[in-house]
Amino acid sequence: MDPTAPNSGDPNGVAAAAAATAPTNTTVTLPAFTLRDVPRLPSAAADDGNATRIPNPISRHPYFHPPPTFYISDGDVSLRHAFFDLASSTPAPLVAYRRAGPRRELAVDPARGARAALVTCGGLCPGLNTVLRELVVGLQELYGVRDVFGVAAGYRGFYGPDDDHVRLDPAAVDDWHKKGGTVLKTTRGGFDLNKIVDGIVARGYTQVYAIGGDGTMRGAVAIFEEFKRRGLNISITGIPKTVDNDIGIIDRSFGFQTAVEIAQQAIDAAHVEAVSAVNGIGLVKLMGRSTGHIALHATLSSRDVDCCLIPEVDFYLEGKGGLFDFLYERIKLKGHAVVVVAEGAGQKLIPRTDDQKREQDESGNIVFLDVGPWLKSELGKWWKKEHPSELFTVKYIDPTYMIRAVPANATDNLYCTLLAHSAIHGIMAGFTGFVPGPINGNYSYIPLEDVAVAKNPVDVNDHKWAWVRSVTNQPDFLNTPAK
Ligand SMILES: Nc1ncnc2c1ncn2[C@@H]1O[C@H](COP(=O)(O)OP(=O)(O)OP(=O)(O)O)[C@@H](O)[C@H]1O
Ligand SMILES: O=P(O)(O)OC[C@H]1O[C@](O)(CO)[C@@H](O)[C@@H]1O
Ligand SMILES: [Mg+2]
Repeated sequence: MDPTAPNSGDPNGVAAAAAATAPTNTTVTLPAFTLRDVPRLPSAAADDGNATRIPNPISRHPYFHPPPTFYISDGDVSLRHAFFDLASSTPAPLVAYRRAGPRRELAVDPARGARAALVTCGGLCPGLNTVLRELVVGLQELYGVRDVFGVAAGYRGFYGPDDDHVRLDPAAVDDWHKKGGTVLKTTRGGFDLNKIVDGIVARGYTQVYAIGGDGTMRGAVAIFEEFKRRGLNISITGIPKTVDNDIGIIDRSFGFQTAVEIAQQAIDAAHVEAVSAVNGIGLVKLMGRSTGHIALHATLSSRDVDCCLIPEVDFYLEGKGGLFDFLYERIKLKGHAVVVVAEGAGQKLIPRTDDQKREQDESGNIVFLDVGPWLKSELGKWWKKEHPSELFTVKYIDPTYMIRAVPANATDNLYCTLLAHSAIHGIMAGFTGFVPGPINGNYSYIPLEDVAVAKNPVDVNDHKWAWVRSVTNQPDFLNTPAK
């Protein structure tokens, strides 16, 4: 199914024309939508009448009696886009996803043979341990799955020694939500598809919960495809994690808000340092390999920032309209300035050797040069050259790992819990190859293959970036840089 195929719900733009001219309170029919459904486990998809159907054990809970609205019906969907231009004669195709949540009937028997494997991959992110905790507790206490295992050190743990597979229960994970990092440990690289799937089969896992970023999602797609190729009745879900908030389709990723909150402390410190110096600049580097969401949100929350540099916007240093002239003018105006730079910003400007151009981490991600010290040094050299008789100080703060190594804040903790439970409910419903995540606040099931390729760059044409520009009054860097 092609989610981007034009739909035929309103080919003549009738609804659009009606909306454009209609008085208020007129009913307008939206175009038809496409349901991007998620795959089913073979045992759940059998159409010979033998598909597994088990009453949800939550209905037998001794204390909690689910009201009728508790269960999600087969027809429940959520729309990807929450707002529409009714005046448009070419309305964008609408896409819907299945709503996440518990089903009245399960397609997996949690009490017989269910064996879950949890794994964390990629970089750290606040809330990883909360997701793990809630998966364990939800699997055992909501559904009665007895065999739950943590797989150590990322995907490579699947083909690691027995010690890499640790049995988990609610008592073992009780306080994990209070810890930063991942108790299971994480790694990059080591993605050997056959060895991983062989390891999953050899240990009898029937459900895999892979928590990670875009790379982890691409790995999960490959594992899902291999399960299908081998005809295995094993389900897999990818739980999206990225402190950079660079995963598309979902509203935001867990841990992001916590990271923005911690980043405030660095910006506050940079501001104090800058204000307390003569002609002081506070420079803060924040995470954000290919997207500037952390820098952008930290800038908007702080209001002390004079310039926010993100990977999505090219900038230049010297000449009219450049960064350094702007900072000089700002210092003349206020006596100080604060700059926030995302780690992926300005990479094209930093000179690098051929070896550096080729450098990759174990997962194949390009290794970036450190924009913070480079910017500090270039700024210092420029000031000395252009304004040798004026005092000047740059204080550089790099809180990189501090903002992602902390435990999740309350909002992210709640989010992690809902994500983990959504993942379990989906697996129990017989879904596989899916990602749970909030879309316009509604938890939904999205095909893994869609999430694996969906990026989430900062939209520099939207209101949020315009707001940054109006808060900082920084240059747009559209002039031709001086040679
Ligand atoms: N295209 C791919 N196919 C299969 N596996 C992949 C692919 N890309 C990455 N992986 C594997 O997924 C795991 C995690 O990837 P990566 O280190 O890029 O982190 P990530 O999940 O993107 O998280 P982060 O947001 O921290 O970068 C690694 O084991 C890596 O080998
Ligand atoms: O040093 P590590 O663990 O490879 O992670 C660094 C990367 O991980 C991220 O936090 C998430 O992708 C990036 O912002 C950063 O470039
Ligand atoms: Mg990644």
